[in-house]
Amino acid sequence: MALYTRVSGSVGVITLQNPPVNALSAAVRQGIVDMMDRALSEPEVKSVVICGQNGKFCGGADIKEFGTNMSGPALIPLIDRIESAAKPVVAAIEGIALGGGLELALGCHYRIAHSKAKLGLPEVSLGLLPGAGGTQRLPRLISIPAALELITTGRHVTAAEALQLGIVDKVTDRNTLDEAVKFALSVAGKSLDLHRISTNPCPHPPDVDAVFETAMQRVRQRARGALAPVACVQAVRAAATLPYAHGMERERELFKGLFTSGQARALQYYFFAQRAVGRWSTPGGARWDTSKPRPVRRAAVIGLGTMGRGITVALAQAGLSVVAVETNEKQLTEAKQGVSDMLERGARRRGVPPALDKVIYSHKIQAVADVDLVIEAVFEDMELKKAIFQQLSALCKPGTFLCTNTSGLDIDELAAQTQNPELVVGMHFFAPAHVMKLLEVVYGQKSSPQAVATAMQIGSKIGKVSVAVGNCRGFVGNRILKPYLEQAFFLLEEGATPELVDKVLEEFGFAMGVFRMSDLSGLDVGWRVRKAIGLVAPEALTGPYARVREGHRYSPLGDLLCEQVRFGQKTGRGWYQYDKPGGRVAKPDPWLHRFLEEYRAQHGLVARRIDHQEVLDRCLYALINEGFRILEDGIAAGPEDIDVIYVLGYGWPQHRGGPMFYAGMVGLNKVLERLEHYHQVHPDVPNLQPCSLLRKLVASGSPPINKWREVIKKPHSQL
Ligand SMILES: CC/C=C\CC(=O)SCCNC(=O)CCNC(=O)[C@H](O)C(C)(C)COP(=O)(O)OP(=O)(O)OC[C@H]1O[C@@H](n2cnc3c(N)ncnc32)[C@H](O)[C@@H]1OP(=O)(O)O
Repeated sequence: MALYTRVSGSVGVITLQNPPVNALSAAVRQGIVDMMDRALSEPEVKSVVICGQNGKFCGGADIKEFGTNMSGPALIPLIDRIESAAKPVVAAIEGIALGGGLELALGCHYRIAHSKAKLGLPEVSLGLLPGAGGTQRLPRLISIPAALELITTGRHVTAAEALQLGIVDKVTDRNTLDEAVKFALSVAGKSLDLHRISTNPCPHPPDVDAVFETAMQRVRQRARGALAPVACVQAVRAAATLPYAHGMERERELFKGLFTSGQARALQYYFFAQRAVGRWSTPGGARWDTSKPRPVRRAAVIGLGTMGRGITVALAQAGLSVVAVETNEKQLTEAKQGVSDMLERGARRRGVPPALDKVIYSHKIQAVADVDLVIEAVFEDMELKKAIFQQLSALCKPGTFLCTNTSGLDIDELAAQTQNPELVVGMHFFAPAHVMKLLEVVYGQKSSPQAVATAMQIGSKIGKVSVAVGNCRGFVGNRILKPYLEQAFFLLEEGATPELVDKVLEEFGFAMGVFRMSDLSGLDVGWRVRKAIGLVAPEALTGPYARVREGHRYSPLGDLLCEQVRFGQKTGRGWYQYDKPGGRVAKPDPWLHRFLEEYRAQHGLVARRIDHQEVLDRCLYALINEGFRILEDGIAAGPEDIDVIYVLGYGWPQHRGGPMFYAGMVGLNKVLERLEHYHQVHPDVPNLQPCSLLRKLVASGSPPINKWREVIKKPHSQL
């Protein structure tokens, strides 16, 4: 909807009304058309202002309308109508002008923004391009290189940067509407010729071809198979080379191709999934809307290794006071320097003073006595963690929440060490903890709704996307990772190389293949966990049991590499070789290829040719199958939780929505059929046995992903 009022006698004000972000729904578009007609037809009205209600100009097209039978007036002629109006039209931008919202503002003759407003064309992150003239008007207004950067990244800019770039004409700290009305009065009757952006030529840099070539190379490198960034470059190129009307045709053609693509569906699903995870619930009945968090003013971090330092920085940057505890004096000295450096670097980047005074360091655990919440981030060793939880329970003031950053140990076992297990939750950060957006909040059997709600709230306060998950080995992310890694190892045993497996996964869109990722994070991490749970054989076994654990197939390849101190990048050798310890560039290692050949010979394995499809099927379907088990076990409340965790924490390509969404796209029938096939070929790999939820979903007619929860909740199998 849009509201029309007349102010100061001669200014028609059109207010977009569609909470929460004034998205351009059919009703809003119709409202703009009607109210523009009215303003233009009233002789007393000399100029027009367009604004949005509740301090938000416009969040763009209504994403919920995509994929439906879109009705109502189209956006492009609506914006053209505004631009061609004979009376000046001023956009009064408060809060946000994003996507179609900014394109609407670009159709206006002038733009006034509040100093706190954010502007941008983020369509690329929804698998689209700015398809309402944005790719044609923005380069004409701010130059090709600047428009290319904004459109291909989807970055939001501040009002100050928008002014500098020339997107807005004025920035104000005062009431934006009042300022826009004043401005509208001052420009009434003046020529609009220079202010109709589409009629202006597109300024060319001298090296225009090189600019586009570089932009195309950059997006192809970054996009990892995503279509939208490439189409964005092509559309801006049309602005540079074609007259406006033809440029618009090209924009429309490229937009159409994207709009119906699977990638756009995946990215739009992912947009809503990121928001859905905030509406968490637990099998015990705790919910986001009924569980009240407790305020946390002071927090403590125990253990200042890499994770503890990152967590300290994340908390301090969000304005929380942090007591940072490290009992090892040398480590404490290094941590002080490390944390201060990170805080200073972050502050420089954000243009704010560093939050150095937010952190107090101590080598005594007693320093945590007065805090509201503790995050333990010591070494992944259950006995050590148990001892710390016993101490914390005795030391902390009543009601202090006790959290652990374990990446997979049993939360209930830790809670059992304390007098108040209801105060214990997991807060599983991902490295580097001050950068990575994901936080798994792990509730145990006894965690109170308030403890979960508080950890979730801290997560959003420090800028994380927090996902509430149940307690099991590895929680969601690392539990799903295990069968994926396992398949990759089995593929090596059967004839593949790390290079082949990584190439296939990187072509699929993963930021890094499984072996390069393993080299980066360190092979020793998993080795230590496997040793702790008794999977690593005491000495190199050669007999039939070398590749069997608890009756199932097991690959000791990772353990054997660790025995050779091949821990990955840190030792300069792992699945690949590096020029030095700490080196970053992975090179194929002839030693490893020989080692694999000898290993196969030793175990009577005959290498075979493995094609790309098999690599993809086995790695991804094993992972997806575990995802269905997680849903079945109630460890994740819905597929969105798994997808958000996997995209944000494990490099799953966003344009494929996440593993569960991908399963739906491929077709649940097909996933089931392939798993059945591979399980038949590898009966000693239980992870390949299709889980009963997958069978149940297929038996229920493979409903769309937004209906899965209904099937999960049904108590009786439909088989
Ligand atoms: C011809 C085609 C022309 C144009 C194409 C487009 O315009 S595509 C749309 C481009 N716009 C965007 O990509 C903006 C997307 N929204 C955001 O980035 C954020 O929501 C925003 C606006 C910065 C606000 O962030 P905030 O953190 O304050 O709130 P939150 O994200 O939780 O959103 C609140 C609820 O609003 C819903 N919502 C937001 N934007 C849209 C939208 N464009 N259409 C429909 N709904 C939108 C969002 O889903 C939240 O609702 P919820 O029920 O909680 O999921």
